[in-house]
Amino acid sequence: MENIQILDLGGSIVAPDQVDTEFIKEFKTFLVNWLDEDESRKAILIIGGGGAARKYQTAYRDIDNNPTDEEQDWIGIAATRLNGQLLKGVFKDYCFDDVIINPETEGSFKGRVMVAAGWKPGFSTDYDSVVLAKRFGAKTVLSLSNIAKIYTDDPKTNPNAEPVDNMTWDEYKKLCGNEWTPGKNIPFDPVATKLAAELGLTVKAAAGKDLYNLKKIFDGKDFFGTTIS
Ligand SMILES: Nc1ncnc2c1ncn2[C@@H]1O[C@H](COP(=O)(O)OP(=O)(O)OP(=O)(O)O)[C@@H](O)[C@H]1O
Ligand SMILES: O=c1ccn([C@@H]2O[C@H](COP(=O)(O)O)[C@@H](O)[C@H]2O)c(=O)[nH]1
Repeated sequence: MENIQILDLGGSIVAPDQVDTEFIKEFKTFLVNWLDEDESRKAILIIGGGGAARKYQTAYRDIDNNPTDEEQDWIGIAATRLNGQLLKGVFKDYCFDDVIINPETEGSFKGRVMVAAGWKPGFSTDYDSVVLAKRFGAKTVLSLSNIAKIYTDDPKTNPNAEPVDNMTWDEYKKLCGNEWTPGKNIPFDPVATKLAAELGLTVKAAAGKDLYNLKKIFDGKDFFGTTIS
């Protein structure tokens, strides 16, 4: 099997409000170094919508008296595609496919990096990551966001939430529920969770900006974060 890392990159780390150019530069250096160490290595970057998705979805809800989930999702998808186009440009020497919109069919992986963005309404880019993992035979998805671990509840709203190092899919399902809501802030979305559990994938969730820790994950070492399996 090819040596492919599936990186589910939260928009919250790449473009939380403004584009985080310093982080993207550091991340590029990190990933290029890893790729250059071994010609068999490849990476798939699936990028979320970040601040733009949330802002534009909120604006739509403020303007429209009868906002639909589907329209909100399409607005979020547009933000992911803008972020995806940026990353494709950043990795242009390694990425020769267009930004992947349909994770089931698009892209022949001509280069060493593939960049994917939002596909269609009903889920987040977490789901697109799981579809790409299935398609390319990867067993693990790295879910990188603005939070270092998954907690027993949202730590931003519940001060008593406790971090968890390891959990089963059944345990995680109790946390995330079944319902999809556009723009939902959650470590891994419920639709992606269902498919990942069915496929028996492992998700390693960690802070996206901690590249020292990310290297440990790439090297299969102990890391700071949460494993769902
Ligand atoms: N049980 C939980 N454990 C950890 N974080 C949680 C939990 N429940 C909700 N959250 C929230 O999920 C957020 C991370 O998900 P979010 O969707 O914002 O990030 P992302 O995937 O990096 O970005 P984006 O969705 O913009 O691409 C955290 O900042 C936290 O507030
Ligand atoms: O395949 C997809 C991907 C995304 N969306 C919508 O976009 C936003 C932003 O994506 P994140 O992965 O959460 O950053 C998401 O909340 C959905 O509303 C989608 O509908 N389909």
